[in-house]
Amino acid sequence: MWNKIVTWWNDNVRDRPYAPGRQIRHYRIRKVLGMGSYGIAYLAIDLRNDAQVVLKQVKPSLRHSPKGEAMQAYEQKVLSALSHPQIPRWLDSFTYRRDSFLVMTFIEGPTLEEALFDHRITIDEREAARLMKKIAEIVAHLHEHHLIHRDVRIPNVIWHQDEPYLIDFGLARFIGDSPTYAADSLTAYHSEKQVKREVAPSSDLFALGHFFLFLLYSGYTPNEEDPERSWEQELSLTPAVRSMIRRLLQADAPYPAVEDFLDDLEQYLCETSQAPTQAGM
Ligand SMILES: Nc1ncnc2c1ncn2[C@@H]1O[C@H](COP(=O)(O)OP(=O)(O)OP(=O)(O)O)[C@@H](O)[C@H]1O
Repeated sequence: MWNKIVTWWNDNVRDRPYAPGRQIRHYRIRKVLGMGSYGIAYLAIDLRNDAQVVLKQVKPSLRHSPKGEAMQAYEQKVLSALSHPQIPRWLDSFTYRRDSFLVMTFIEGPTLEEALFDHRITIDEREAARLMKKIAEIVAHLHEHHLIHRDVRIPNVIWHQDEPYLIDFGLARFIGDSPTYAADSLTAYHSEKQVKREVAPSSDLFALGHFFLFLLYSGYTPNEEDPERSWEQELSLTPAVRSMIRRLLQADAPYPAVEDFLDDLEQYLCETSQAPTQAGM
């Protein structure tokens, strides 16, 4: 019972977001974008230049806990180490009335999850490979900086003017750094999650395999009467794409690095270059 009361109190009172219109320093809140694992994300306007920015506030219930400011500080370390046009830029960090805030650039557009499930776009195999190449190039940039994202998923990619933008670096970690909190040690995860959470290129490659499948399933219509089958049975894929996904998912010899996956994508795109298609996003 006590736990239920604490959860209710945190959700309804302590972690209630700031209301739209509220000014925090020189930022005016426009709306809540979402509640993440450690924080509350807002779309805000920087009143000095009218730019749209994202403000991330540590949830008050997590103040001074290992999942609060420490995670935010790590996200700042990650974002400020990166400079890439398809990754949010760290702009500012400050404390306002005991609340810690991180400010980053706002990227406009639907996430790939919204594009696929709400806007119901369908993507054919070649288009999926073209998108995967753009996304894998961003991941390759991270790996060059010894950074593993660990959360490459369709809700964390925003699509804007035919380019993907990778967001949500809350779980990203530099190779060799220790966990920011104890529950994030690998042994805390069940086996598939361990593959995804390992601080090694293999975890992002594994996530890219699932990502590829999500794109390919956009064109799949299930037959209600058929029993569920494996992705290899349900999707009609060329041998080249099937082989890439099997390697990403570690069913066959795993790719040593993202560059090796990019080489295969490039070769596939070259060989199928006769019939370019558009995703219509
Ligand atoms: N730089 C950004 N530009 C545009 N939207 C963003 C940006 N950063 C986050 N968002 C949006 O804000 C929402 C909340 O993001 P946030 O990163 O706080 O947490 P989350 O993805 O919901 O969860 P978690 O941190 O637990 O993975 C998401 O819907 C995301 O799409």
